[in-house]
Order: sequence, then structure tokens, then C-alpha cells
Amino acid sequence: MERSSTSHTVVSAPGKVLLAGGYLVLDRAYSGLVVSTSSRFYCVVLDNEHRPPRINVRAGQFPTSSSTWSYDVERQDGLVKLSSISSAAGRNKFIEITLTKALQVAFESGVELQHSLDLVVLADNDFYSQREQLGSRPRTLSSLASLTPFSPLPRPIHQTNKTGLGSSAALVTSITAAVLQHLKAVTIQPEAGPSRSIDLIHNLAQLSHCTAQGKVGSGFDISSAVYGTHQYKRFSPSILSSVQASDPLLPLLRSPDWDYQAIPFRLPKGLRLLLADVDAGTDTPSFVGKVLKWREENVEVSKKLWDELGKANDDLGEQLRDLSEMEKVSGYDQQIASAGRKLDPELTVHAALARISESLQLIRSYLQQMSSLSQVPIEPPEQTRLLDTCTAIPGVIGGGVPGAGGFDAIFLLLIDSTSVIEAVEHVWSTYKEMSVCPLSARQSDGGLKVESLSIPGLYDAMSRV
Ligand SMILES: Nc1ncnc2c1ncn2[C@@H]1O[C@H](COP(=O)(O)OP(=O)(O)O)[C@@H](O)[C@H]1O
Ligand SMILES: C[C@@](O)(CCOP(=O)(O)OP(=O)(O)O)CC(=O)O
Repeated sequence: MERSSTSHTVVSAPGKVLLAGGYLVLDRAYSGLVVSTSSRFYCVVLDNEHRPPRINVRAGQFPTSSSTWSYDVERQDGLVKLSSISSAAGRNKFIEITLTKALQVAFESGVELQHSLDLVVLADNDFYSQREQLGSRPRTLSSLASLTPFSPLPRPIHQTNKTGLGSSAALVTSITAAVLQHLKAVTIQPEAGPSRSIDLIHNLAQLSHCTAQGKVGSGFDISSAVYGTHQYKRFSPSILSSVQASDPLLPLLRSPDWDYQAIPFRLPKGLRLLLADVDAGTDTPSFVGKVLKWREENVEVSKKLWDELGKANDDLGEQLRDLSEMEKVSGYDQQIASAGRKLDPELTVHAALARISESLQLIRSYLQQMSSLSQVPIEPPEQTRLLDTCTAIPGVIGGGVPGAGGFDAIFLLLIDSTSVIEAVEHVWSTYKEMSVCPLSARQSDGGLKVESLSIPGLYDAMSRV
């Protein structure tokens, strides 16, 4: 990418894991628990003196020829239009729509684009399957740690397997935030607490993501990319259903009708979220349509199940908060450490862990019911066997299938100690029925972050051609 750079902005957004609330969170009556991950998606924006203004975007870890997009920027009747300069990469709706809307908001905020911008987007390795990159190395956390950061991937994005951390939501959020921050249309200061800038980025990223996807999902992936780990109640979909392409964006984005809730929570100290990408050789088709159809056709049974599961999900949130409260109590760290061997219900911290364990188990049993009633393999028997094997390991508090479920992934909540993690890795690496590969991500509380170019490996990855 040709450039003479005068200034740069780097913004990152985390990936997501929906621990509890799959399907239910599509309905505002229920909430979901979403944990953001330490694995992040980065967008770097650099000034480029080229005129008239053009935007060049490169997906830095993919083959350059199939992963570079350029656009001329024009304004027609107050609206921003990007014309795609044809490339071997084909269109990337997520990038094109996100840039168009972010520039529209910048213009409505009084910012004129004076020069060109070069964007490089880079995702932490966890966002894509690294099985091929690991080659003959064992599928362990230490092998993953030995990979180059932003490890080059051999095939174009659409031929690369994703791991479920929400690449498109993190891409859309990081580009939205980085472009607006670079053009000084917003000020991102997450440490300063609630802010109009962050809410504006959230609302805009939801709009761009829904437009690019051609559907309105619950939006938990965008909200965790912006706000980090939280309990999520969705926005009313009606806010986006009547938007016309010619409407100005700022009034919509600042409307009081955005009624989502993002209540911060975090995993208690000493617990770790461990994720695995499961390759069962089975395609997971979209389950949402089928589950919702079954729900509509079975109003009474589904209402009972949704209410019971909704309560179990909320109870889990409460119990995690209760355990976080106990962190200050003396003896907390010792009790957490001994929970890595065996739970003793006489001990307060262990009793709290046992309640979390029961809730996770109860949530799984409701999801198994949902699977058999709707005939959708949300927690299919293969995953039940894998999860039962894992949750029997001392120090593993519980687990489940994240989000929409299926055959692709599992999560475990465990005591964060080397011996517990090694025991899990041993079970995974010797598991016969399916191929299980850990992800290196752990939980992280934070959402959007302004970064510097000193993120390990980022500068090198940007400079690769
Ligand atoms: N690194 C990237 N650079 C550019 N576009 C990306 C990148 N990662 C993902 N995308 C876009 O996001 C799409 C994947 O979105 P989706 O199927 O919704 O998956 P996910 O569940 O990971 O969000 C890709 O087809 C591509 O358009
Ligand atoms: C069913 C859902 O409630 C949760 C889906 O969660 P996943 O984490 O499975 O999502 P994808 O990134 O789209 O694969 C749909 C929703 O909330 O939009």
C-alpha cells in the first residue's frame, strides 16, 4: 500500500462468547450473559496525501491480492457514496457499508475528508482456525502461543474457517470507531465511563452490521465489542426497521428510542474461561429460523421453557456477581486454589462455586430439551458427551455450547491453575470422537480501546506485503 503517513489511529474491539442466553436474547423480555475475549480485532488508520480522497483497506493477514479494497469517496445530495475500484478481492459488504456510514456520520458532524486514508485490519489468531498453521505441533495453548501474531493465512477470508468469536462484528466496530476517532468526530475514552461518543459508535455499528448482514440479530456481538463483558438486553428492532437509505444518520443514532441495556459484570477472580474450536466434520446450518418457528408453533411449551431457562440464565449472572463480591473476603484465594482439586460445600467460596456449577448444568439441560423439542442440534449428543467428560475433571466448574450452539465450539469455566488447564488439554488432545483445539483467548472485561502501534506483532503484520 503506497503511503506517506502523517498520523495514525489504532482502535481494537474484542471478540465475544455468549455464555448464556442463546435464542432468548433475541427477545427483549430476556437477557444474555456475554463475555468479551482477550483476543481482539484491530483497525489501523493512516493518513495518505493522495487526492481526491480515496479509502484503501487491507486485511493484513490474508493474501494481499484477494484482501484489498479501494473506494473513491463522493458526496451526492448530502449523502456519502463510495465507488468501489474493482479489485480481485470482490466486494466486502461489511467494509463498504461500515465505511460509507462512518463517513456519513463524520460529514454530518461537520468533518470534511481532506485526504485519503489507508486502513489495515488485523484480527488476533483466535478469530480463525489455526489448525493448519499448527501443522504437526500438538493442539495446545503453548503451541498456539508459539505462532506469529496475526499469523499469515493462506486462503481468502471466505475460504478460511472462523472460530465463532464474531469476526464481522469486531471488524465493523473497530472500523467504525477508528475512522470516527481518526477524523475527530468522536472521542473514545472508555475509562471515563458512559459517554455519548461510545453510545454513538455502538448505535452506528449496530446499524452497519445489520445492514451488511441483511437482518437484525440481537446485537450482543456488537454490544460486547463496544462495552466489553456485560448482561445484555437487546434494542427494539423497530428502531432499525424503518430506516431509509436517504435519511440523515445523526438524528437516528442519537434517538432516545435506543432501549438496549448493557449492565457490566465480570467473571470472578481465579476463574478462567477456556474455549475450544470443535471440528466434528458437520456443517452447522443456521438454527435461528428453525428454533423461532418451533417457538411460534408451540406457544405454551416454549413459553414455559423460555421462562425457566431465562431464570436459570439470570441466576447464573447473580451467582457470578455473588462470587465476585467474595473476592475481598480473607481466604478467597486459598479456597479458589483448593477448588482446583475438589469442592467442599462447607467452605463459602466452594459453596458459591457449586451453585455456579449447578446453574451451568441446569442451563445445559434446558438447552438439551430445546434441542429435542425443536429438532435443532443446539447441544447435540456429541457435544453432551464432550462436555460431560470435561466437566468431570476436578477444577472444571462447568461449561456449555456458546451462542446458537451446534457442533462448532464449547466453553468451559474452570479454576485458573496450570494443573487444571493441563488436565483439560490432555483430555482434549486425546479425545477420539471429535477433534478439539483450544483457543488462546481468556475472558476480558474491556470493550473498545484506543491502542498504540506497540501491540506485539502489529507493526510487522501491517508492513507485510
Ligand atoms: N479480517 C477480515 N477482514 C475483512 N473482512 C473480514 C475479516 N474477517 C471477517 N470479515 C468479514 O466478515 C464476514 C464474516 O462474517 P460472518 O459470516 O457474520 O462471521 P462471524 O460470525 O465471524 O461474524 C466475512 O465474509 C468478511 O466479509
Ligand atoms: C442465536 C443467537 O441468540 C445467538 C447466536 O450466537 P453465536 O455466538 O452462535 O453467533 P454467531 O457469531 O452469529 O455465530 C442469535 C442472536 O442473538 O443474534
